[in-house]
Amino acid sequence: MTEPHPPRTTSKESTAIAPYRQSDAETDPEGSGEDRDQDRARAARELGDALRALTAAATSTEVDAATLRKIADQARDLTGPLSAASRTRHTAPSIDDAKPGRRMYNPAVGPGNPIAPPMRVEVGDGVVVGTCTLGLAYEGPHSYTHGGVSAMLIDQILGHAHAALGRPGMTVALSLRYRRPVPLETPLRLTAWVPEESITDRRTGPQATIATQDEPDRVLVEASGVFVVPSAEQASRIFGDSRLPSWQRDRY
Ligand SMILES: CCCCCCCC(=O)SCCNC(=O)CCNC(=O)[C@H](O)C(C)(C)COP(=O)(O)OP(=O)(O)OC[C@H]1O[C@@H](n2cnc3c(N)ncnc32)[C@H](O)[C@@H]1OP(=O)(O)O
Repeated sequence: MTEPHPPRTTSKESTAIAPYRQSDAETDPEGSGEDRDQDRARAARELGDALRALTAAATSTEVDAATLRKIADQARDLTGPLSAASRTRHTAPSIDDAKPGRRMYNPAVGPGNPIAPPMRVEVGDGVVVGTCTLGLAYEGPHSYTHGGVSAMLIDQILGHAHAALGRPGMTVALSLRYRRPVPLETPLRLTAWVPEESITDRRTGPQATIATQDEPDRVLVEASGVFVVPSAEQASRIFGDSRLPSWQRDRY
């Protein structure tokens, strides 16, 4: 693996994949402008926050069995009203449909998804930075992050680095080296970039690191990926013509 530090600058002009501006909605899935579904999006985020807090409490609690069972009963009662109107895997969330690029329920960055930390992503000039703090729900070794959770966050940040150069793509290869354990309850900083020489018409080879925000140069995890923009035929085969919102169909 090459030196795990991002370049200071990256020339996007000479890349083969056409430059495109990653919308605010992609880096801030809640979005900020006028939106016919703004209130529902805010409510989805409130529910995500509440369920994250519940999950954090449920994975750190030491209360007795009777209390656990009482809470389990109450939690089961919450499912019915939510299931009154649901989507399947073949339909995009209506909240996402209302704002191009929004992924409210993405498991890494979606504020409406209780299993998402959620990681906050900012796209800079040649470097993409993700920030989050992981609680006990993400524990692998005691007091440290599960390796699969690190891989998920890495996959996401690599995907943003790829998308910042052109069209969103899919991961076809992912390689990680876990150099040091990633601490829980500690602000983290993920950094991703795309080396110029790894860029072709459809493919990039982005790299990323995880560090703490206090020690951004002390690499805990380093990774590289290969991202491919599916051809129109591949996108149609994978997603089907009617399953994607129009903004997403148009970009593959
Ligand atoms: C902003 C949003 C961020 C989101 C980040 C999250 C990203 C994800 O998690 S995506 C989900 C996980 N990934 C997947 O499910 C993808 C599954 N794979 C597939 O469906 C297919 O591999 C697919 C359609 C992407 C590509 O089709 P496939 O037939 O494999 O590739 P093909 O079209 O022949 O080749 C495409 C290019 O990729 C290259 N390639 C394919 N596999 C690899 C690999 N393992 N390593 C290196 N290069 C590869 C090929 O060499 C080719 O390069 P080039 O065009 O330069 O010759």
